[in-house]
Amino acid sequence: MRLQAFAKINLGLDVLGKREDGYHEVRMIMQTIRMYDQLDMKKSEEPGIHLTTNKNYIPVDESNLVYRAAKLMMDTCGITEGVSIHLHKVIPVAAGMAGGSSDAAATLVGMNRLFRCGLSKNRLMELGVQIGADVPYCVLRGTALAEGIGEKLTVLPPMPDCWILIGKPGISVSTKYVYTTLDLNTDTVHPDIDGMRKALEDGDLYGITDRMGNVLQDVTIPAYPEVETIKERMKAWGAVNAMMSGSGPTVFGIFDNEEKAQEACQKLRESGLCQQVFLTVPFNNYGGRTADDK
Ligand SMILES: C[C@@](CO)(OP(=O)(O)O)[C@H](O)COP(=O)(O)OP(=O)(O)OC[C@H]1O[C@@H](n2ccc(N)nc2=O)[C@H](O)[C@@H]1O
Ligand SMILES: Nc1ncnc2c1ncn2[C@@H]1O[C@H](COP(=O)(O)OP(=O)(O)O)[C@@H](O)[C@H]1O
Repeated sequence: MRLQAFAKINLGLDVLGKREDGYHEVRMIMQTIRMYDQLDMKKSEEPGIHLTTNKNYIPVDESNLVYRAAKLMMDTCGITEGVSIHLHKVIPVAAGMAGGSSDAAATLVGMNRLFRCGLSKNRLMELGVQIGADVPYCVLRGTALAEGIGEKLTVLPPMPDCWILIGKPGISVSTKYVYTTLDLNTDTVHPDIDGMRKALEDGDLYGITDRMGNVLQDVTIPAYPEVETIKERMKAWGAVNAMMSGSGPTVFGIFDNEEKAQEACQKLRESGLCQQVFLTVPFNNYGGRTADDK
């Protein structure tokens, strides 16, 4: 069984406050993009979880979110047979693109199908939050408002057609570090999440791009000024707007014209500012349903 685990960007990311358990209350507009890791999954003769990947720096033990998701499904559904999973990574790692969370979400969906567990999508999303705050959204996919710690989801109308330039500088950022360093104060500029939601409902691309904002930039950009440089370059090369995704350091630029996006992609590659550069488009759900829905 082959599964695609798509990356996400945060079109808007607001943090409202800190909870007693250390997690933060967020309001985010999430968007899946057509960039994905691939998982090949099959039952194995030997019991247990057998994980391999194409990248030697990705762990294959219980610290891999794929392993944890497979184990959670085995425990929840009483699966006693073994499973072999090969993870082909494409999504940049520790990049703010939910690569690991999406791999975990795909594993939940895949295990459910392979072992005929019969769990609903909502149940998989409930299980997913035990692995990470973004996992339920990665099961849902498409355009969504994420609240709570990211697990309370509202499906939104699909993002209007556009091109998305992705640039990941050669640094990795820990999500935990960014949240724990965040200092919410009177200078914090909170993005207009409700206005962005309205713009999505109106199918108004510029209404969306005008409202792009991410409070986590306040931590990541001072630590890694190259993030700001990449944003400025993308805008100078024709992006309608550009911003950091999640906790960073990946920057995405939104383009309303394919030719301009291709040219900017070329220039970004030549600039040497980024280790990884991709040009992609939104992956949209329609009425909250995707090809994977039961
Ligand atoms: C910032 C975001 C934006 O979409 O994405 P990434 O940059 O990771 O892609 C998410 O909120 C990341 O979600 P996720 O990466 O699933 O978080 P988890 O693994 O559950 O948590 C990692 C750490 O981040 C902090 N954390 C996470 C989510 C949240 N709402 N509040 C937090 O304070 C906690 O310190 C936690 O220990
Ligand atoms: N399947 C996975 N893919 C990538 N990283 C993983 C995976 N499972 C666990 N990790 C670990 O999680 C950390 C963050 O991974 P990732 O999900 O790529 O971050 P982000 O959510 O910021 O994009 C990495 O340092 C990596 O070692």
